[in-house]
Amino acid sequence: MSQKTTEKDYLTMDDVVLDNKRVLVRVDFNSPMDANGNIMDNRKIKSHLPTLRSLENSIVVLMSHQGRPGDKDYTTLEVHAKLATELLGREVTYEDDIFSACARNAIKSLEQGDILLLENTRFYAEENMNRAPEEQAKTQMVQKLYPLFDLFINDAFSVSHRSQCSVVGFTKVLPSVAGILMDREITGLDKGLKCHEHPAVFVLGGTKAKDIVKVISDILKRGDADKILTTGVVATVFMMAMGVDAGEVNRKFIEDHKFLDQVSIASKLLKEYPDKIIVPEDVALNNGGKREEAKVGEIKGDLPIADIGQETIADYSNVLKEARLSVFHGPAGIFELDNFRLGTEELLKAAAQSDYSIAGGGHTLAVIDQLGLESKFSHLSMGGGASITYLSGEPMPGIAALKSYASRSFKG
Ligand SMILES: Nc1ncnc2c1ncn2[C@@H]1O[C@H](COP(=O)(O)OP(=O)(O)O)[C@@H](O)[C@H]1O
Ligand SMILES: O=C(OP(=O)(O)O)[C@H](O)COP(=O)(O)O
Repeated sequence: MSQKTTEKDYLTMDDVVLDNKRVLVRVDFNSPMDANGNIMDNRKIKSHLPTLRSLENSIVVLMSHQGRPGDKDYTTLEVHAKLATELLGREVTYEDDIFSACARNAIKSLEQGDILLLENTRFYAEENMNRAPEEQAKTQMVQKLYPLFDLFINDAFSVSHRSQCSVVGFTKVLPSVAGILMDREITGLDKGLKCHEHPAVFVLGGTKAKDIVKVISDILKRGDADKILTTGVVATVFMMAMGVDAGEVNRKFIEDHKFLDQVSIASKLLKEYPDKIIVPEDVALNNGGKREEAKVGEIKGDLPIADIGQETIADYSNVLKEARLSVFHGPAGIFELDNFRLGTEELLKAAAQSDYSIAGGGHTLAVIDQLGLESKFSHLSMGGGASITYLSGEPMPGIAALKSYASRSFKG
């Protein structure tokens, strides 16, 4: 049923017949939840609407995870089905199981135009193991479900850095294509990565210092970046790597978050790429909620770093003004507090001005939304961890599995 229509090395929804087909779609509805089990941000669900709208003449079953086992937001998808119904304007029914006889009967009874959301895929233990597609294809989840479908669509870019059952397993046993969101993510990120526009400036901050240090190393090894502007907790790690006394409270923060081992890695990177990695000259300290500017090297009073300082904001903005390509990932400070959102706001405004601008990460997208800058960016990625992984050049199992299906089908 596959008919390749583009030069892409994976198939898209344009390459297959969808009408009246029984289609299994992996979406990522994983959303922030409040203590009462309400979805706090509908962005994740909204992001799949183009794909769902294109499937109005198909018989559609959706799979998604929510949270991780043991976490507070590890919960049922019942409310997700209700919200999807509201956002889509068509009923999305919910089945409180994944592949039981009951769930399979519900799938079998669906008619053209119906959409059914199965239960949280991570309620099934084997979903939580990262294994090769061949192994995942043998699981009960895949074996019980795949005979009920004609096609598998992976629209969940943001979880495609995981080799989980519902992400890679079905690609071994069903024709498999990328959904509209998945295709947009790959195309949008590739345009940035492969455009070779220079200067290419990366602004990397937020709290995931370990992941970001690895990304910095990978990006610099590949020679893709002219400047890496460090902000947020990532900047604190690089300051410590330069031998700066960041104060006990900030050192403890890095230790508590298990980032101390990143300091020596950051130190090596600074030696290897002294002109490319830029570390703030000044920071804003949180003095009882008030913003207190301090030069790096003169951090006194043992106050927590909560933003980059004003000189750094000005310097980084100037670098960004010259950039042809900008990639922004992770807030520059604790933007949730009014006094410490200046760095994030100003750098986002500057980054949005470059010829091609990419931003990713849940918190980052929330600030962009608050600032009304959404239309100014060339590409906004729904994936936090996934977009970092993609930008670092690490293989993404979910995408590799689609490519593998495509290459098998072209040969066949
Ligand atoms: N210097 C800092 N100290 C502590 N937290 C910070 C600092 N800078 C940024 N943050 C926090 O980083 C969080 C977001 O980081 P992260 O999850 O990595 O971003 P994203 O969701 O965009 O990937 C925000 O809650 C913000 O308050
Ligand atoms: O929200 C997600 O990732 P993100 O917080 O990195 O953007 C995805 O749903 C992946 O979730 P996971 O990191 O629990 O596998």
